[in-house]
Amino acid sequence: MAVFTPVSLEDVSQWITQFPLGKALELKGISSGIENSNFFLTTERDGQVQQYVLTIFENLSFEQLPFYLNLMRHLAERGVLVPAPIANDQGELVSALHGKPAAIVTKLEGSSQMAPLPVHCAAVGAMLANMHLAGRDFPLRQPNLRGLAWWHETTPLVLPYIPEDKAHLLKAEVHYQETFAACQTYQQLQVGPVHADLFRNNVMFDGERLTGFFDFYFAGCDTWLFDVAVTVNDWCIDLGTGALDHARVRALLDAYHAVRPFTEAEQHAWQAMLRAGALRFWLSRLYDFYRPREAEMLTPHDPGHFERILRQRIATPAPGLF
Ligand SMILES: Nc1ncnc2c1ncn2[C@@H]1O[C@H](COP(=O)(O)OP(=O)(O)OP(=O)(O)O)[C@@H](O)[C@H]1O
Ligand SMILES: N[C@@H](CCO)C(=O)O
Repeated sequence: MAVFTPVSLEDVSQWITQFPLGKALELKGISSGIENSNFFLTTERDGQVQQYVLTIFENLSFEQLPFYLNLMRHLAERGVLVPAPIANDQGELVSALHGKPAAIVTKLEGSSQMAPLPVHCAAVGAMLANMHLAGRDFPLRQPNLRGLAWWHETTPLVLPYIPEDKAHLLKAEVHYQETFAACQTYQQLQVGPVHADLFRNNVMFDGERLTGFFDFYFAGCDTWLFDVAVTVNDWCIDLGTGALDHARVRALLDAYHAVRPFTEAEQHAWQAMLRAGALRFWLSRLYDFYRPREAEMLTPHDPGHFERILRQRIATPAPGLF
């Protein structure tokens, strides 16, 4: 159950008067999710019933949230299918509820596609490219807070907990990625706002129609290729082994390339970036597993899954970008 901050319909009825949404009819806690308290909120205005998602942020601060919420608004205004945040009568997208930052966003139709076919991967690839292009003129800057600097400072915190062979792989890979990030090819990669966590459970589908990307709370400015790598490492693999399914990889990459053509530098950086995408989640899962923060992690994700993916990416070259 992922409602850490209980909220009643009565609380919300009062709070919602600052938004142009009419009155609150129903509030239902959402059980999935491990970071925040989420609710489906039904409202009625001028006889129109609408559904929204109310999120109370358990870890992010009032200062951090404008980047994510303004990015979602920016993308939504440019036709990218993402939840649109609703501003209150002061024009603010974040507002305190029970002393914590909270926001209301539009509800996406559909449900997660947890067994994707090439057709779903193609839709994700095309929308991801559209999202990168639409983010080019987003004025706010925030680095990917789970990027290289975080890997560097987090690695020593997990090393004492893991056996020698894993520790060796982790240290070697962080070193490899630091060298890679300093190389000329890396410096030529296109950078902009990226989702950085576009897993199967953060995309909605209605049949084969993609209805939206959500959960932007790991977004930041990083290379577009990192976003592609993170996405391929989840959407295009056999979950048991971590091996890439070439039909799904091809579908995702070709659809992306058709909207925003990959560059030569990206082609050269691709194999290393797939490793970076695997390292990022291996490390965050190790960190959450061995150093759980209170009331945050219900069931920690399995770090071994991304260790397998990393070993796969090192051992077996992936299909090229184009
Ligand atoms: N805008 C939205 N439209 C429709 N459903 C949503 C929306 N936002 C969240 N949800 C639903 O709420 C669930 C939990 O949301 P989310 O994944 O963002 O949780 P979280 O705790 O913030 O993050 P995490 O994925 O890291 O556990 C989603 O699986 C989805 O079913
Ligand atoms: N997608 C992350 C969870 C945080 O959103 C993971 O699978 O480790």
